[in-house]
Amino acid sequence: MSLWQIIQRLFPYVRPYRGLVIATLLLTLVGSLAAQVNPFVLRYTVDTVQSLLNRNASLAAGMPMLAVVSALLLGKEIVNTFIQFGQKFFGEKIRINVATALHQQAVHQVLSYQLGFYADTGNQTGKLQTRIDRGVESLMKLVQNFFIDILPLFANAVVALVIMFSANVYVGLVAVAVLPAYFWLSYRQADRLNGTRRALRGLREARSQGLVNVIDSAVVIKSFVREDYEEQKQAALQHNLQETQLQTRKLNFLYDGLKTFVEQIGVVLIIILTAYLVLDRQISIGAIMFHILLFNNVSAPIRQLHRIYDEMNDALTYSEGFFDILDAREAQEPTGPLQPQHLQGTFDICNVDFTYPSGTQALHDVCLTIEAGKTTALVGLSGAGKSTIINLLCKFYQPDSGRLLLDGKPLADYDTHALRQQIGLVLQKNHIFKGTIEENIRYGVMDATLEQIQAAAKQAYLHEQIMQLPKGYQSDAQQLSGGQQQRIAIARLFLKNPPIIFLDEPTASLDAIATEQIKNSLDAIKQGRTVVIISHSLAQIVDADCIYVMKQGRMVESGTHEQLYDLRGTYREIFDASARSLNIEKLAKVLVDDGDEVEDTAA
Ligand SMILES: Nc1ncnc2c1ncn2[C@@H]1O[C@H](COP(=O)(O)OP(=O)(O)OP(=O)(O)O)[C@@H](O)[C@H]1O
Repeated sequence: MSLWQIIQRLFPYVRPYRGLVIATLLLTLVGSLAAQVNPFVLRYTVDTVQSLLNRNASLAAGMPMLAVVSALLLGKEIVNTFIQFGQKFFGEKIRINVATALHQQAVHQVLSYQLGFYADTGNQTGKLQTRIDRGVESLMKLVQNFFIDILPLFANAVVALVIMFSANVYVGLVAVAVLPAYFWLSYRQADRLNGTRRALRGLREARSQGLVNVIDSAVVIKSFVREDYEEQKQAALQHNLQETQLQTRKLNFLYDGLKTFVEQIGVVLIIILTAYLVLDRQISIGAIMFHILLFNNVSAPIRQLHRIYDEMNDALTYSEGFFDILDAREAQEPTGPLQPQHLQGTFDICNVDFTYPSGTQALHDVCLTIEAGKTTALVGLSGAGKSTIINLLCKFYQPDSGRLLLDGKPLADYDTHALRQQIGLVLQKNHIFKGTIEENIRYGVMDATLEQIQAAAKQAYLHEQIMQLPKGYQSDAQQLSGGQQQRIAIARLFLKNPPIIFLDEPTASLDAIATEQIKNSLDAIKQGRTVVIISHSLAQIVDADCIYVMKQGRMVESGTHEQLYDLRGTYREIFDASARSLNIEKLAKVLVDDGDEVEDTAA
């Protein structure tokens, strides 16, 4: 991405603040004129003092001159204070507002993308966040540099040069003659340091990330007694950082020294030339200081040039990744025109093939029908493709080929958001947002009353436990146990109350009592709704109206529990293995013995 392209991309974000931009430009102009006051005042002072001395005037004769000079310098400083404040404040205001707009635009875009976008290697959580943060940060450095550094400094330099030339062409030429060497040194400095700031930042991040990992993994580290190993890893990171830091400092000191040397040569040349011109009676003695101060204004921005150049390079590097996020139009979630009002909830899936963006083909020629108002169970070993079917039904992904119909109409034709309003999804591991229990349940219906939230929590058998917490519904939801968090997700489902429900291992992290309670609760909510349930627990699936059995991405059997059991195929294999893993025989014997004992006692 070129600088011009970046400016074009930033333009729409800066446009709303054009008033501020104009004000900043005006202040910059006034500021660059004010910056030249000192040379004029100094020349006037030296020349006046000189003429007073020549005339042998008394000290009192110099007083009016001192009053004028003091008033001028004081007045200039007062004006300068306001100008600098305005320039910095307006510049920052533009920067902060543009940064907010860019960030918000990135969030908006990212939220509108399909799940496949997040799975892309370049977009995984941490990387995406870094790309957005770095992109905005480097673009803002560019805006900040422009309004706070580049513009004022270069305006000063140009005005100072113009004044030098108009005062004396030869002195102006000497000032300009030194500049190429100065520019060249700055360019070399920036070139040799190119990317080191970036490398330094990367190393600093790696170091802090390493520390975060150590803290997060403290239990594992200690249990495996790997403290020394972790310490060495940190030491290696620290060593790399140290080396790069020292190298950077060394280069900076070297080039800064060389630039100061060249600058001083410029000053010396100007002193020699102006002294000669004074002796030749071409200019006044005050012009020596006048030109030296002006030359200082010319060289000041070049001193900053390597930093500006480096930051500009950063913007060129990072803005590309950032604008790629804003431009990933192909990742936008597809939607259709159909606004579902009263969904029956019959899904017809015909000859569906599906491949994840990573290249894994998860479904091969899958066909199944999910009947409205009934419970359909999906069974299969891990990785068989059960969750993938739910992903397709929620329109999180689109199939490669085949037909997906809902109530006889292509799923693709439905408005994606409106469709999802009608679907309740409970996963094996549900996300709990940072916030209170009340806020987390309210996610189901944002304007629900506390009474409705409590009713949902009661249905999810969570209310009693919440009430025992010191802060009740205001407790931090992320502090809850896995099983309690699962029930928050189920409470959200009760609150949302959708006609279609997808349950992907809904009781996986619950204890036996909670599993039974939730099963009863889910049995109640299932009535009259279309339910698809995935579960490795037999209890959850045996009473499903229809069970589909999947194996390695293919649908291999379907029917009721009894039909599939008698078929002696994959379902039977899974069923028998589950029964063995539960040690059903022994459990059954215990239950029978227990039953006998009860009967004996009763007898
Ligand atoms: N987001 C993803 N990106 C790439 N491949 C995926 C993704 N999710 C699942 N897969 C792959 O697709 C295949 C089917 O996975 P799926 O999650 O549908 O299986 P499952 O039957 O639900 O398994 P489990 O019972 O373990 O949840 C697996 O090979 C899996 O590795």
